[in-house]
Amino acid sequence: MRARLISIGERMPAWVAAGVAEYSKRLSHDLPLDVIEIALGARGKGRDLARAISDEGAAMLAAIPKGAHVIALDGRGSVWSSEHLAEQLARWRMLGQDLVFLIGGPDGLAPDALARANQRWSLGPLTLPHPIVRIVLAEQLYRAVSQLGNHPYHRGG
Ligand SMILES: C[S@@+](CC[C@H](N)C(=O)[O-])C[C@H]1O[C@@H](n2cnc3c(N)ncnc32)[C@H](O)[C@@H]1O
Repeated sequence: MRARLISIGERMPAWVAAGVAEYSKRLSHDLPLDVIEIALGARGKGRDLARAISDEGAAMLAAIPKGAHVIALDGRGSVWSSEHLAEQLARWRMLGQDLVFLIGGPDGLAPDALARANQRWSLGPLTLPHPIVRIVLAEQLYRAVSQLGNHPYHRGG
């Protein structure tokens, strides 16, 4: 099983790229993680914001491999503890489908992208900037993989 992180916004600051790369490297054996960056839809004076969001959604949908199990990162989704995430990961492994995680841009995920999601996952009530969500997601996946493999990285809260 592979995982793909599809996120709005290109050319992240070096510290974001380094954080995601660190956890991707640690995940490479158990859950290889590809990162796909989608260009931010054009915003600004005279631009239609709904159009920008729907363009982002269309590009996201095009980047989802056929048959993937899709999880949208969404503040209105279900909140999972790290232990619950490890249980989710064990269930996802049983599905035998590749995983796709969607992270929206400054205006959130497009309705079409949310509609494609099989599950919605909230990291809690705080609204987090999307670059930080990338790092938290990669770290929590590594924590879940470690927990399932009885690796000492996860010691519980
Ligand atoms: C700056 S937030 C967008 C906020 C937007 N106003 C909204 O209501 O979705 C950018 C993206 O980061 C992710 N995100 C931010 N905070 C989150 C949280 N607490 N839980 C899950 N995902 C979150 C979501 O994918 C969101 O689309």
